[in-house]
Amino acid sequence: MSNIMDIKNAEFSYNGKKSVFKNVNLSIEEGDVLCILGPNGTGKSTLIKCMNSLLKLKSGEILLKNKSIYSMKETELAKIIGYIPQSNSSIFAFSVFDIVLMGRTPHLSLTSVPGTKDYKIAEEALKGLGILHLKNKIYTEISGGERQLVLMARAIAQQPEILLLDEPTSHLDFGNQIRTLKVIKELSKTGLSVVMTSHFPDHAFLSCNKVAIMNQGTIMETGKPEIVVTEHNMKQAYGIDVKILDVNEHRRACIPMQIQESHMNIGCS
Ligand SMILES: Nc1ncnc2c1ncn2[C@@H]1O[C@H](COP(=O)(O)OP(=O)(O)OP(=O)(O)O)[C@@H](O)[C@H]1O
Repeated sequence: MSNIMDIKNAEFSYNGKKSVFKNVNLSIEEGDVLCILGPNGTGKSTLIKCMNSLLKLKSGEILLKNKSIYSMKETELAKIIGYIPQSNSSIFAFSVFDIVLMGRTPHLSLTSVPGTKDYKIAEEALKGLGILHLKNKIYTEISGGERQLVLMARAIAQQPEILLLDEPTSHLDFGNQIRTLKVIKELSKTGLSVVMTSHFPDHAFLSCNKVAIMNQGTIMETGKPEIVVTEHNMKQAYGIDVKILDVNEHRRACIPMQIQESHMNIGCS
């Protein structure tokens, strides 16, 4: 397997302030699904934005197919990297189909318009996520969860080699969360690499082959979900007690333990 992305000794700070993270080292191979876990504000979204060259590292490097991302043009990056940010609001009242078709832009020349092949790919992406029925709706008139699925369809239609997903399931209902994780896993079997952030350690068991826990300004641990998502590490990262259970031979789960009454001191005397 070859590495699609290598992050070496990465350090980042906003406007020269205290570093958000440093000493970050990660390698993403073809077909990897890497889940970045970690408490609020530890820099998961910032790291994803650095991987996409939206933010520039203070030091260290990010290589995309052995080439520094800073030496690559935006159009070149757009052919390889797909990105879905955390916020999915939009002021543009395009149809859902047009939004998904926009995913094809990096593959079109400046003068060309989408053709039959592009239309087919966009339709297949909507179908794959079970949202073909939204095709003619106006993007600004659909729900937050539906928008998240539409942006996922757009990223799939883009046919990138690596997909960066910042909390891809945050607005989705229980069923759509699991279906989206399944789509991610299926896509990885075609060779697509995925980096996603999540607030649910269980998502790592459901769809990922690698996990990185970000905590206190660096990567606390990285490796296979079975090795990294442990009761000890979850307590370290999130400060809560969880149980790791083998539901059956294919399914390991991470569930929080019951909330102790003594933890529920919310000021009611
Ligand atoms: N534009 C910005 N300017 C200055 N500081 C920022 C900016 N964006 C984020 N930060 C700070 O950088 C740190 C990391 O933020 P980031 O959004 O990357 O964390 P996160 O792990 O993705 O958090 P969450 O899980 O809550 O989404 C936080 O302390 C945050 O306040």
